[in-house]
Amino acid sequence: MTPSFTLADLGWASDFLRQLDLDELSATPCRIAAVHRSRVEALTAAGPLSLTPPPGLSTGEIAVGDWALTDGVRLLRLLDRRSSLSRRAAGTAAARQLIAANVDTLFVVTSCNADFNPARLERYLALARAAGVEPVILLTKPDLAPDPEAWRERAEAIDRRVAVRLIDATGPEVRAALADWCRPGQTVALAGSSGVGKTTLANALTGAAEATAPIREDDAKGRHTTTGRHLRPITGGGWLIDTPGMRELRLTDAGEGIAAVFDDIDALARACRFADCTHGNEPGCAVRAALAEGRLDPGRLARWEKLKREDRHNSSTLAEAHARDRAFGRMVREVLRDKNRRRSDF
Ligand SMILES: Nc1nc2c(ncn2[C@@H]2O[C@H](COP(=O)(O)OP(=O)(O)OP(=O)(O)O)[C@@H](O)[C@H]2O)c(=O)[nH]1
Ligand SMILES: [Zn+2]
Repeated sequence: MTPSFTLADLGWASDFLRQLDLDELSATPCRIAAVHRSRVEALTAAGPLSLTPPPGLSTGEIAVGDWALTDGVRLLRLLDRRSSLSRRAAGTAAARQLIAANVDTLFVVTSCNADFNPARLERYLALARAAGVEPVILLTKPDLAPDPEAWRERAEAIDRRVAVRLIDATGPEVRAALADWCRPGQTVALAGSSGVGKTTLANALTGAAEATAPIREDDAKGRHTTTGRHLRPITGGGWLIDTPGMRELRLTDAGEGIAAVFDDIDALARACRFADCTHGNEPGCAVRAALAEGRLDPGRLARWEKLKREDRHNSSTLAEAHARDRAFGRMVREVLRDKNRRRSDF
C-alpha cells in the first residue's frame, strides 16, 4: 500500500511557490526525507524518488525537511528554508552541521522529575527561536509525579509565551494532546535528554510499526524503495523529523534567540550607563540595580551569563578552532615523540 500525499500534505506553502521562476513551473517540487552520502530520498505528490544532487551542491548542504525542485532524476535546486536547525559539528571545529529544515514546531521534552532543568529548557527555547522554530514544552511522566501541576507551573514560569503540555507518553492521548501542532502539512521535531520519552512520543505519533521497521513502498517501477526514513508521517497528518543529529543539539550562534528568551535582562542591560557594561562594578548598572531591588532573580541572571559565555565559545570562528586544533595536534605529537624517545631508551 502506497500512502499518497498532496503537496499541501507534504508542507508545500505559498512562500515556496513564490520562489519559482516561470521556467521552473514544470519542475516537480519534492521534500527531502533522507540524506545519504551521494543521494537523497525525496517525497513528491506522485510518490517517493531517489535523487542525485546537482554539481556544486554537496549532500552536506541538504537537510531532511528541505524543499527542492526535481526533474524526476536529479535534484535541480534547493528552495529557501523557512527555518533551519543546526548544531556545532562534532569535534573541535566551529563548523555548523545542518540538522533539519522547515520545522514548524520543536517539542522540547523533559519529565516531571529530576530531569527538569530550567537552564537546559531556556537553552532549547533559545535554540528554537534562533532557528525560526516555535518551541513547545512537553512534560512527560505526569502519571509518576505526585503533583504534576507544580511542574507545569515551573515550566510556564520560564517563558509565559511558550505552550506547556503535561503528557503521558505511554498513554492513549498523545496525538490528541499534540493535535494543534500536527495538522496536515505541519512539521515537528523532538529534542530533550535521554530517557524523557522522545522515542515513546515518536512511536505514538507515527504508529509504532513504522518506528521499528522502515516503511516499504512500491515505487513507480515496481521496485521496493525505503522512504520517509527521517521524515516520518504522523498518523492523521503532519510530519516528524527524526534524525540522529536531532538527539544531540548544541547551542550555536543563538545570540538572537538568547535575547528573545531573556528579553527582560536584555532590556535591563541596554539601560546600563555603559554599552559594554559587564554588570560588575560599573556605575549606573541597571542589571545590578534590578538585582538589588529584587526585580531580577539572581539564578536567572547566572543562567543568562552562562548561556552568553557558551554561545560566544561555540560561535568562535573557524580560524580560532583550527588554531586550537593545531595546538592540540602539536601537543599530541610532542607527547608521542616523548613516549617513543623513552621507549627507545630501553
Ligand atoms: N510512566 C511513564 N513512562 C514513560 C513516559 N514517557 C516515557 N516513559 C518511559 O521512559 C522510558 C524512556 O523512554 P524513551 O521514549 O525511550 O526515552 P527517549 O527520550 O527516547 O530516550 P533516548 O532514546 O535515550 O533519547 C521508557 O521505558 C518509557 O516507557 C510517561 O509519560 N509515563
Ligand atoms: Zn550593567
